[in-house]
Amino acid sequence: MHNSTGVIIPESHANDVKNFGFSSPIHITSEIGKLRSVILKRPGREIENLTPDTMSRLLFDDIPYLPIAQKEHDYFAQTLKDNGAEVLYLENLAADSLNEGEIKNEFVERMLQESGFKDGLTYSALKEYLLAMEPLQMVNTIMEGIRKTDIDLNCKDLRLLSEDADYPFLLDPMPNLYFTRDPAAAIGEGLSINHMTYAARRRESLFMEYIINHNPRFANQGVQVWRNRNHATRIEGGDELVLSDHVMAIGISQRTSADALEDIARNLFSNSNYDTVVGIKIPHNHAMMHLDTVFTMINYNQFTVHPQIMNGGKIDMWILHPGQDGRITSEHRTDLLEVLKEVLHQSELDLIPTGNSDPIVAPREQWNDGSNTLAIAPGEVVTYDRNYVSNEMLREHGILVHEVISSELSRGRGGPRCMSMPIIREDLETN
Ligand SMILES: NC(=O)NCCC[C@H](N)C(=O)O
Repeated sequence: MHNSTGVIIPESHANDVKNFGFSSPIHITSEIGKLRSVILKRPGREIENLTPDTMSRLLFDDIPYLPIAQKEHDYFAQTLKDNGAEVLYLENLAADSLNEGEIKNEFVERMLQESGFKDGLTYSALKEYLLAMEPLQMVNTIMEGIRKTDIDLNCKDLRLLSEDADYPFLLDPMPNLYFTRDPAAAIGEGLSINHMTYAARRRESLFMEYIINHNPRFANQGVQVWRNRNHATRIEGGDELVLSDHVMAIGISQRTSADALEDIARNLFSNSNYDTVVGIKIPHNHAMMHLDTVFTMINYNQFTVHPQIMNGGKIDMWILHPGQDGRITSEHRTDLLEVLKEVLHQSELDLIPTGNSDPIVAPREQWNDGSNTLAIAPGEVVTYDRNYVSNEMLREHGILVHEVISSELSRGRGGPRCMSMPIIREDLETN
């Protein structure tokens, strides 16, 4: 067997996986336990395939300068490694899942179908083009996007003749892949593989489905899928916060619907340790598209909060618990502080406002993901350096802050939490 770099791994060692002492390759019982293993995606040529015409549909507000974005991302990865986390790359994990011909073939067929091709000349040409590649090159090519000029096209294909002749891509690039948080989310010893809201991101979670089912590190290891991607209702990982080993917070947002929230709560209540889901409604707009853009947990009793969601101290929230006969009970509440104290059994809570609640600084720093902190241990976070007012606030509240460089990465509207998918964290002492 080969890994993505072509190195031969003896078959007997293929399952000799590094779970950091846990029985499952996925182990996430909090937002803040010491980070041991995390999945990232280094921004690649998919970023350079953004144009002014496509960037808004592809959910970008500007086009990052790739060499600098890569330098910043490497700095982020190094910060995580220097602090004891193993960094795995999505593209390598996906490539290592597609070594078998049959699986690779099935993956390509599904990816092409989800990209709008089924049968026909273009479908066949794309399939042949991709299957001739080694898995890693194939994965990178799909992520970067395929132009009409990349393959020999028979222009008699009716499908292409009826399309916009000037549009350069057959397969759109996936520039949001570096936000690994969203297509899937680890919860306990399982994960949700998400049906995402916008077409621009919907294919992303197919990589995770193949990784969980076919990468030797995860396949046949008993990883639970709490909710798969075959749904009409939508959920994204930026809205899924694991507050403890039995409490989740889930945003009801531009990207996550109340239906999907109820659906995953039902599965968690029936099949896992989770008995509480707090649904938190946030404004539905691009700047605050997920709960983690306005609210993150950074210590046992400390959170970052964007002041604009506080709405005079009132937020619509619903506390869900398992009810009788598989039903769910739901209680409407509006006091965030009280709800968090109650579900986390804390007597005091510290909500740290982004930008020190200043009416100019707070929205500016939130826009650049000043609320989107990644906890790497209780009271220890990674943040963007550009949000210096919020960072200072965190330090004043006793948090250890590791700043990472951020001029280009932030143009995608996501910060350190969005750019990471933790798969193993140590348990908390009080869990
Ligand atoms: N968890 C997050 O908030 N992720 C950031 C995603 C940004 C991306 N451009 C998007 O709009 O989906």
